[in-house]
Amino acid sequence: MYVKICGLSEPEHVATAVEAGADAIGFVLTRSPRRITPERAAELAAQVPGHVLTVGVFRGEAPETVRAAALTAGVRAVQLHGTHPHGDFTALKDLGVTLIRAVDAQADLRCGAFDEDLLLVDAPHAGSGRQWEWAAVRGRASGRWMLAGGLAPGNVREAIEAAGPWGVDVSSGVETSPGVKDSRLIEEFLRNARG
Ligand SMILES: O=C(O)c1ccccc1NCC(=O)[C@H](O)[C@H](O)COP(=O)(O)O
Repeated sequence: MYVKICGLSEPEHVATAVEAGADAIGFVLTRSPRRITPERAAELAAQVPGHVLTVGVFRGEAPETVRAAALTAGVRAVQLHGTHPHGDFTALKDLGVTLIRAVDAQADLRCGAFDEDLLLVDAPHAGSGRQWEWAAVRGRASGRWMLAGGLAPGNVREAIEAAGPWGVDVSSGVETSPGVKDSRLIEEFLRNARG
């Protein structure tokens, strides 16, 4: 089970996620209580070993804005939330990073439909911590797709069984308040996600 921990902003929590076996970690570079600057993301990304994917998270920005922030941050993936057209993914192909399309359950759920490398199927409000009907995407989403939206250490197994994803992604569920991560919860989430 591929596991991404999102919305990290402190070196301590980046270290915990890496040591506990996260496959990917996300830095929010768009409007959010978890937003950090691309420069701060670059400092954090520098402590991440090469086998862990560093992801810059965006919502609605133009491709040129995404490109500039991703290059400053030095992330190896960009995650685009919202209704980005296919052309935005095409425009970012030459950046040479992993492209992640993040959508809700109403969208086209075939990974690769917009030439992306990974698909994230999330709640309608990203980063809200709200659960949704995970089982509704079972058999509809295909390829390398991650489930997100209201996941936490206590429900991640149930969510995996309900939706059958290739991977999972979490933010609020490993926090004590919006934007404040908790190392113990990060470790517990990774343990439970892997069963
Ligand atoms: O986390 C945010 O605040 C955020 C804001 C704007 C766009 C995306 C955002 N997060 C993206 C993520 O990958 C979250 O991990 C995902 O939406 C799940 O969030 P949660 O339900 O809080 O676990």
